[in-house]
Amino acid sequence: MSNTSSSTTGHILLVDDEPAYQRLGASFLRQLGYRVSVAGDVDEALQAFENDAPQVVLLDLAMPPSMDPEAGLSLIPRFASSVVVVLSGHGDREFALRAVELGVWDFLVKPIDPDLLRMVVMRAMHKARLDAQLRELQSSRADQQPDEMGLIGQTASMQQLRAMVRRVGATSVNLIVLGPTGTGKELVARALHHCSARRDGPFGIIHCGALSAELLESELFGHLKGSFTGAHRDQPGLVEIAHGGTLFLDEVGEMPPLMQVKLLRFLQEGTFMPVGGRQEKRADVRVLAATHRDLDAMVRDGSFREDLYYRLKGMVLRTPALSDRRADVPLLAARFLHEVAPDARLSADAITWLQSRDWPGNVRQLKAVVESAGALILAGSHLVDAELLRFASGETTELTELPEPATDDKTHAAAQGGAGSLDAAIQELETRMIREAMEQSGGNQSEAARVLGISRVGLIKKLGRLGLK
Ligand SMILES: Nc1ncnc2c1ncn2[C@@H]1O[C@H](COP(=O)(O)OP(=O)(O)OP(=O)(O)O)[C@@H](O)[C@H]1O
Repeated sequence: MSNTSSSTTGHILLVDDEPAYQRLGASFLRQLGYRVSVAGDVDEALQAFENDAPQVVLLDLAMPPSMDPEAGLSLIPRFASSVVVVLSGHGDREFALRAVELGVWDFLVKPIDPDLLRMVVMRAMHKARLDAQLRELQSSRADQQPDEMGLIGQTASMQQLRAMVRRVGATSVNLIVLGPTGTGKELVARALHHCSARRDGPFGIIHCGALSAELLESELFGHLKGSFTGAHRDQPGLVEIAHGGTLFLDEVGEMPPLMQVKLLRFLQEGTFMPVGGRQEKRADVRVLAATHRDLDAMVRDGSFREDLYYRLKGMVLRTPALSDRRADVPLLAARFLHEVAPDARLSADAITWLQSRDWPGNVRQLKAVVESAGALILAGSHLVDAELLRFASGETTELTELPEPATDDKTHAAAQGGAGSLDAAIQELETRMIREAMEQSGGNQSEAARVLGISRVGLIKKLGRLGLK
């Protein structure tokens, strides 16, 4: 099981099943001043990673019970927010190459030379710190950039989604948004409305899963006075209210079969009959729908009408699970925190912790945790750290350390001091990170650019702009 000792130089997770190696390796690393957690199998490794948010992971790929290196390989993407160094034996070339493809940073071949271990770990820690600074820099900048669509995210999947929203938003096709719960399907529907020629018209929304068939019909198509007990006056439905605009049917997969027929008719003819009415009415509405359910499977098992599915599905947009776009987590978290606590920021260990989670409730869950942590910041403090997040998420029920006020932090000072000082702080952080990367790479610009995650041309431009040539 994981056990730790304290230090300030960084946290290492050592994943290896050999007890002797665990003992020796951990004690050697602790002597160097690192905090060390030890895990002997996949479950322990995942648990320790979640608990301790290590900056560096030393990972032996062969692990019990199967001792199959595939098990170790499968862990690598889960450790994406840390710097991973693989401990391999001779003859593991194929696995080593696959590990590189999955994003590991370096290798050590067993038996491991202690001097080499010391050097590799030192460099890995350095890289982890640079990565953390870069993430902080990105998230602090993102705080300042409002997005007209409200869809936060810079990963390829989000950029594609935004491009699709712009493109299909302008058309009048009906559309289904598919994706797991909390991934922003409603937000996408609003963005589609915002990008359309109907943007000045109304945006109506109805949650199909929350209402009985009768109520849903009355909500959608309206009712006439006296049509049922309690119908004291004529009431227009959402299709009428949304005339000239967009109607969003959330959780359309939950729509009862009877209502599916009526909705299909409206989509085909543009006409509908209010409950208790005798005269058909007409409304011009663009219909968008969303569901987290597998509509294809529902069509196959007969619980969702095929003809309605194809009517709704002029096009399909998919919102990705947050675990498939972990790189966006710092940006999202920074923005959510900014909304509740404009002066606060996330510490590096907070960002690592946030990125190591799976977020089954996706962005909604991330938002709730960050907002709770933001609300828990003590007066006089401006820092949200991993411990506060653990507490806010319910993972721990006690706060052993209260968040420290961020006294010497320039980014934080900038957050308090307005746009001018923010630029100065960003410039200082950029200068520091670039200097460190150049030092680390021995002056090699391509290598430094790679470490910083920017292009070589971009680095050269920055060197010129910051007077670092
Ligand atoms: N890309 C994003 N950028 C900013 N906020 C987001 C993003 N995705 C989701 N959110 C936020 O997460 C919360 C849930 O989003 P939303 O209701 O749109 O998800 P959903 O997929 O429709 O969920 P459900 O399937 O449960 O109806 C909202 O507060 C929304 O603002």
